[in-house]
Amino acid sequence: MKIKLLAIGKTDAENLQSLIETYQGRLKHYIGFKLEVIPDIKNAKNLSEQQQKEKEGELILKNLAATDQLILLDEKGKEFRSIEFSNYLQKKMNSGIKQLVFVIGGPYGFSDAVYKKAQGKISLSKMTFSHQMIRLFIVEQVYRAFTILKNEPYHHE
Ligand SMILES: C[S@@+](CC[C@H](N)C(=O)[O-])C[C@H]1O[C@@H](n2cnc3c(N)ncnc32)[C@H](O)[C@@H]1O
Repeated sequence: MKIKLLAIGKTDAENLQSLIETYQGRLKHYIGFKLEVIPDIKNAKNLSEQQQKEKEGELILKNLAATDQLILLDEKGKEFRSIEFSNYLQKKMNSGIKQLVFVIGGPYGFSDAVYKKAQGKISLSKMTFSHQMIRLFIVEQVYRAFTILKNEPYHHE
């Protein structure tokens, strides 16, 4: 199984970007992982929140292959402890999925079409974070999950 992290809009936060790259580099030892960034919507200022969500949603759905499993990162999703998340990833790998796609929404979240298409929703906390921070948090949690699965001394309960 491969994992793709799909995000909207490039990050201008260099510190975050550098940390994201650190974990991406570490993840290479465990799984095929890529971060794909959908460019910001042009003229977003002239669009309503709803229109922007819909446009972003179209781009997200266009980016998916028929066999991808789509999981949204969403404050209202299911919360896991890190060990539970590592078991969740192991089950996904066992089930023969070709690619698991985690998606991070734009400033207003996801359109209804994206919610309809998704096979699951995961929350990293009940609090709302910026889409840029969530990139770092999910990459670190995926890395943590693999160190748990390999019994490596990174995670401590
Ligand atoms: C600024 S938030 C959007 C918040 C918006 N209120 C919503 O309804 O989704 C941008 C994106 O970051 C991600 N995000 C923010 N906080 C999160 C959390 N606690 N757990 C998982 N994803 C989160 C989600 O993908 C969200 O669409």
